[in-house]
Amino acid sequence: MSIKIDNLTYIYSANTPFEKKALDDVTLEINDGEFVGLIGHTGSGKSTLIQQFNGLLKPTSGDVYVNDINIHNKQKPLKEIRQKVGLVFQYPEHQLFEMTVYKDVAYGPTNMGLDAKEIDKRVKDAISTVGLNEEIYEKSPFELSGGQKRRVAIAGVLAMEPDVLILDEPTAGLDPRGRDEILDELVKLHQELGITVILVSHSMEDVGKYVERIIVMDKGKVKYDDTPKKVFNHIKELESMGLGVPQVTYLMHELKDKGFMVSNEVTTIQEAYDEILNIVSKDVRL
Ligand SMILES: Nc1ncnc2c1ncn2[C@@H]1O[C@H](COP(=O)(O)OP(=O)(O)OP(=O)(O)O)[C@@H](O)[C@H]1O
Repeated sequence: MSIKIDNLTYIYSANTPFEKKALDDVTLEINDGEFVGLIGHTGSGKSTLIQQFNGLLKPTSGDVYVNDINIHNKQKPLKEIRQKVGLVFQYPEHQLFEMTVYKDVAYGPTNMGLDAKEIDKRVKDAISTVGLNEEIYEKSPFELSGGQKRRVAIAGVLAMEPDVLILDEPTAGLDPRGRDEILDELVKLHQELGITVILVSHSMEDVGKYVERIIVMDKGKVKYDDTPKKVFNHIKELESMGLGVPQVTYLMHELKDKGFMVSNEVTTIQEAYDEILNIVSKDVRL
């Protein structure tokens, strides 16, 4: 499923003294099956943009196409688009409200009018996809750990079988282990189910490790849209936007400045670590 945003501007409280342009003539396309990071300093427009992807907000001007259908032209009900483009808000566990985990995950598919057998299958599949098991079905969401709650909330969106999954800061407030576990689950989801994943974050460190493409937002505009490696080359500009680059990228640049042979083939953070190990092992003798 592809999403296209065409010359989109969004103004909050338009024509009032409080009006605020949150998106300024944004054009971009998310292709089917991509794993994309959406990065930007606080207030850069990320949350506003992702709410355009599934029609939760209507553009002040410009268009949104999902699979080439203009979603505001009423050819397709927005409800259907929202099931296909699943949005996991920041701290989604705040929206858990049923008595049991099973009922919470079943909420979305039940609202879709599916039969009981299909709902049961989807709930069980979704819970297992996020790395939890049947022991959790009858637990109250309120007795779970932070990481478990987050997984249950993601399962609730997955049970609607979206083609695109958008997550707004999915690791916020989790400890490093919880953070890595959630990100690893997302990579699995993307690889095994072929779901398009859009990961919203402040952290280049988190996102750079996992995604194939990074879109950097700044003051309501798309500043960069490229592979992590190419985006990380703009160290100074990213710093001036209040964003850093992964530590390993600084190290690579310093090694290059000091005359070490650094391969131009390095594209991922893992490759950068391997390259540094390679350089160090050649140059340091005990
Ligand atoms: N409901 C609203 N009413 C008025 N202005 C808003 C509203 N929501 C957001 N804004 C403003 O729009 C701009 C973009 O906000 P947005 O929440 O999209 O940014 P963000 O990059 O997601 O920030 P964060 O990382 O803090 O979530 C900001 O200047 C913000 O103050």
